[in-house]
This record gives sequence, C-alpha cells and structure tokens, in this order.
Amino acid sequence: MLECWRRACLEVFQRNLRSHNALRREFSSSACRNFSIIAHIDHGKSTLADRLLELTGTIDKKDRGLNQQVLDKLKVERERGITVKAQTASMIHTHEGRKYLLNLIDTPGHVDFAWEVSRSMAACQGALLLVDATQGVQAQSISVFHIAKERGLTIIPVLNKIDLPAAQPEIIAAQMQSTFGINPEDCLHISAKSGKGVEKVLDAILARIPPPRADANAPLKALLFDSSYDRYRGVISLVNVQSGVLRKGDKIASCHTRKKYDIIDLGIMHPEEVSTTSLRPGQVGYIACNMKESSEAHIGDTLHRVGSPVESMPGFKPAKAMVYAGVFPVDSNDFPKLEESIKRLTLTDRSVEVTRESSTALGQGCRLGFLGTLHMEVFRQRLEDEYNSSVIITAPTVPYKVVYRDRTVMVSNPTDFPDPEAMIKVKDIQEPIVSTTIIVPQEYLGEMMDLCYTHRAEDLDHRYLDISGDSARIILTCIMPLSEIVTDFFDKLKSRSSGFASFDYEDAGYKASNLSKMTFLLNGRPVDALALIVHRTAEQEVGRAWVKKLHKVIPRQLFEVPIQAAVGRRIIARETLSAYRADVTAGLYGGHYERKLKHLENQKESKKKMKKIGTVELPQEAFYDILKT
Ligand SMILES: Nc1nc2c(ncn2[C@@H]2O[C@H](COP(=O)(O)OP(=O)(O)OP(=O)(O)O)[C@@H](O)[C@H]2O)c(=O)[nH]1
Repeated sequence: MLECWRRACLEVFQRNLRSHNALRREFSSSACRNFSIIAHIDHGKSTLADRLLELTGTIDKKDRGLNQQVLDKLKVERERGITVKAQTASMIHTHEGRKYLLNLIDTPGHVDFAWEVSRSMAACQGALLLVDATQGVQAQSISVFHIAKERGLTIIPVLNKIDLPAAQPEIIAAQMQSTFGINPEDCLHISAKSGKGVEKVLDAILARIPPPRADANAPLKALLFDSSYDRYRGVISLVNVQSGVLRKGDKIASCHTRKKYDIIDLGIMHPEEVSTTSLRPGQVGYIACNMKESSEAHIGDTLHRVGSPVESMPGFKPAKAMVYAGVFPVDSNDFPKLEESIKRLTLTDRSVEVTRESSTALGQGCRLGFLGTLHMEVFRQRLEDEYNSSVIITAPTVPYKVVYRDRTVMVSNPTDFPDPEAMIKVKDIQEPIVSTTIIVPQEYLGEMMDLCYTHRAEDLDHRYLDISGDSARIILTCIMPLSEIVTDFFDKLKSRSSGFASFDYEDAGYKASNLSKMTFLLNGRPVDALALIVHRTAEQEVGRAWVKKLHKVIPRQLFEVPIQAAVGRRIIARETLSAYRADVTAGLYGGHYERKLKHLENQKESKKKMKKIGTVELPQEAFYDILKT
C-alpha cells in the first residue's frame, strides 16, 4: 500500500518536473500561439479547455474529480456551472518534433461579463468560435464573433457536442456560412465531452492562428490585462509581452501611474503559477512586483523598462456599471465586517463600483455598481461563500440622468431621485437604453414580440436567420430600456419560449423618459430602502404588487398598519395590516413566574434587533424577505 502510494507520488513529481523543465525552455515567438475560446453560454468552452489541457499533458484526468472543470476556480462557478472570471493556462504541445507553447485564455459566456471577454481577446491572435451542434448559432455567438472580428483575430469555427443524437453538424455548418460567411469546410466537428476530434483543434491552432508578431530586441512593452490579489505577495498581474524580454529582477514602470517596480517573480500559468526565468515576446504570464494596492494594476496599462519609455497601447474601455443596489448587513452591527469583505472581494473583481451609503431603515451599508444582475447575484453569493456574511440587497436600479437647466446629475439610488414637487426645476429625465438581439424558433415570434412590447420595446425588427426544413429561426432586434431587462425579463424570455430563445444586449446610450419615484409608507412613514423608480405606465401594476408583497411579509403589530405605495402625494395602492397582540406569557399560570419573566426578557432582547419605522417595528430580517426576490 505504502509502496503504491510512494510510486504514485514519484510519478506525479517526475511528471511535474518534466513539464516544469520544459516550461523553463525559452520559446521563440514563432513557437507561441495565443488564443481564446468564445461561445454562447453552455456551448462547452470550459469542457473543451479541460480536454485541451489533458491532451497536452498539462493536467491528468486523475488529477480532477468527475465533472469538475479545472479552469472554473470559484466556488460559485462550480455550483452554477458558469464561468465568471477569465482564466489563463499555458500548455506545451509537441507537433512533428517541435515544441509549441499554447496560451489559452478562457472567457466567460454571459452577457454581464462581456467586458472580461473583450479584455481576454486583447492578448490573442486567434479564437475558437465554439457552437453547440444541437442548438446552433445563438445571440452571444453573434456578439462574441463581432468582438473577435473587430480585433482582427483569426477565427476557427468549431461545432461541439456531435456525440448527442440531436446534433446536426451539417445544418449548423450551413448556418455558420449564412450568419458569419464561414466556409462549412473550415468547421471542425468535435465532442469536447468524449474528446472526439479535439486533436484536430490542436492542429488547427498551430496551422491557422498566426504566431504573435513580437521583437525580442525592441524595448520592453507588456500589456497588463488582468490582476488578482494574493495576501502575501500583493497584486499578481497577468501580462502579455508584446516586445522585448521580461526577466526576474527587471525594473519596470507603468505608463498609466508612472510608478516603478522590481519584478520579484514571473512565470506562466500551467494552469497554476510556474515560475520561469523570463517571459519572451508574445508570451502570456504572471508577474509579482510588490504592487501593494490593486488600484495600481490598471487593466489595459502598458508596462515598460525604467529608463526606456514606450508609447502606451490603446487601453480598454473601463467596465461600466449598469445595475446598482444597496448592500446592508442583516445584523447592523456587522457593517465593519461587511465593508471589509466587500473590499477584499473587489480586489479580485475590479468591475464592481463601491461607495458608502446609509439608510434610516437599514443603517450603514454600501452602494455597489454591477455589470448586470447575474454579476450582482454572483457577487452576493461570493460574499456569502467566501466571507460568511449574510446581506440584504435592495432592488436593482439603473443609472438615470437628471438634467437640470445648468447641470446633469447621475442618479443611481432612488432616494436621490427628485420628488414630484422638485420636478419643476428638472428639464429632462433620461434612462439608459440597450439594443437587444433575440434569436428564437419562428413559432415563438408572437410571444417574443408581445414580451418585448410589454417591456417598452421600440424599433422592433425581425428577419430569418436560417431556414432548414421546418425549423426556421428568427433574429429579432429592438431598443429597450435597460431597467426593463434588469428585473425578470430573462426568466420570462426563457419560460415563454420553452427555453429556446437566446438573448444579448449592448449599450445604446440614453433616452428621455417619463419616470417617477415611488415610495412605500408604513403607517404614513416612508421607508427609504424600499423606494423605486418606475415608468408612469407601470405605476399601478408595480405599486399594487409591492404593497401585496409587503403585506405578506411584514409582521403584524399591536395596532392596525396601513401599507401604501405613493408617487409624491398621490397614493397608488394600499393594503391594511390588521392589529395583533403578541402575548408571550399566555398559557403560563400562577407558579410559572420565573418562566414568565424569562419570556419577557427574551422579548426585550429580540426587540433590540427591531428597526423602528415611525411607530412600526420591523426585524431587519423582514427586509431580507421583502428584497430577496
Ligand atoms: N454531450 C456533450 N455535452 C457536452 C459537451 N461539451 C460540453 N458539454 C456539456 O455542456 C454543459 C456546458 O459545458 P461548459 O463547458 O460548462 O460550458 P461553458 O461554455 O464553459 O459555459 P460557461 O462557462 O457558463 O460559459 C456541461 O454540462 C458539459 O458537460 C459535448 O461535447 N457533448
């Protein structure tokens, strides 16, 4: 038994040593290929990435549990089966006796994380466009294709899941031709799950993707495209060396901050960090250089050698928060812990915007800006998973523009939205709009159009994406207010199309709109944390729905409590909570005096945790119940 174990350990050690020795070789740029895998959500990116890592001997099948993807490292990614954060891995592949260094940058598939996708692509010369052969081209296949095309990447079309009986690779290849102008003969047919055809993907990467154009003798120029935080070593940055050679001990400087650093360690991701002596032009790897604050690692920054400045490369458009929400601790005494947790989490997720906020109802909290609602959900789950904090998140709000005669104010918190009385001073209120693409089988077109119209869609247009037999698919485009999408639009889209519709959107600027602030009153007193911004046409519906929900969740008091939705002084909806007397000592007679006292003590204790809204007492948990859906 012991002998077996010893032999297994030795095997792993020797394999690691062999591969680490291979990694320490210096790869010329002609032996490098930098690529990413782009696809619609669930089309199999992470599965293909794992298969490539296995085929190149970077990981061993035995090293990982069943169904666990190596590059999906966050707990929330494993639980939800989605990729949130782009990961990088380098592999060594031997072809016709020559060793190549393949750098794979895995990308997330969901619309909320499009920023990560375009960032990852900046370090690549090619992309595998992966399409599920049972589902065909979907909304995000189109958006990621266009991002890759704009960046001038070589695209290798790959049809996945051919092992499934429902796969129709020939039909989907024809779809690729009609949608993207791709020659069907260029499409590779694979099953990332079984590994069938994946060898050909490696061949295509070498044959079709050009090596990075890089000059080892030119001054050092490295693109910083991602960063993470390590408690002991500070900021770890991922860089793509565009020219020159980066070595341990080098003194480098940032074009953005002008700050100087010494390279303490560098290397490649294999898929964990493996230290090397240098990073050569064209390579992708990590550097540790005693950067203390993650704000110093500016995504899209150009690094150069101290004393030999270079022109900075065009950076990235900064991530733009599209959805804001207040985050409060369930127990208000926990605010310092919550703030610390948020701070630490934002070190690994730089796209979250953070400011402090305080509410009369919920106490001290933070206002956070997210890229979308899934991003918000994922952040909440990461907070709970990694930092063990329960949080109350207020209803999501998009950033509105309030245009006064002399200035424009951005409002991302309903409490700051002008009341109807203050509207005389306001010239215009504008809301963010997005251009939306939906792909759906034609039999659901009516349902989809109806759904879009009820969410205030304009400029609705549609055309056939492809016609194959009876299964024609439609591509539907329209302009919609972003606020309509951040609630339950996605769930409705999926349920009304039996799960067949796919959906994507992109920023389309701002548009004037007829909006107002809705407040909720408990016994005549407004509860700030519940305020909403609604379109005039939806006032009645939203007001009634929320009042009903509050009626269900708020515990009865010793007196009758009216629950009202109001816009200014106008009451839109009302429910009444009937009175209730909580007699905790009922049933305790005569000799039970001590127990009676204890019950009263307990009641006093729980009262301390109550929030007072005027005369109404609410446990903080009630807000959690009200706001969790
Ligand atoms: N039958 C079959 N299933 C596959 C194949 N490739 C992937 N899958 C399955 O499809 C599902 C989605 O695969 P993932 O690799 O997680 O997809 P993804 O594109 O990385 O998803 P995101 O990271 O969320 O964007 C998983 O259940 C996989 O097991 C394949 O070739 N055949």
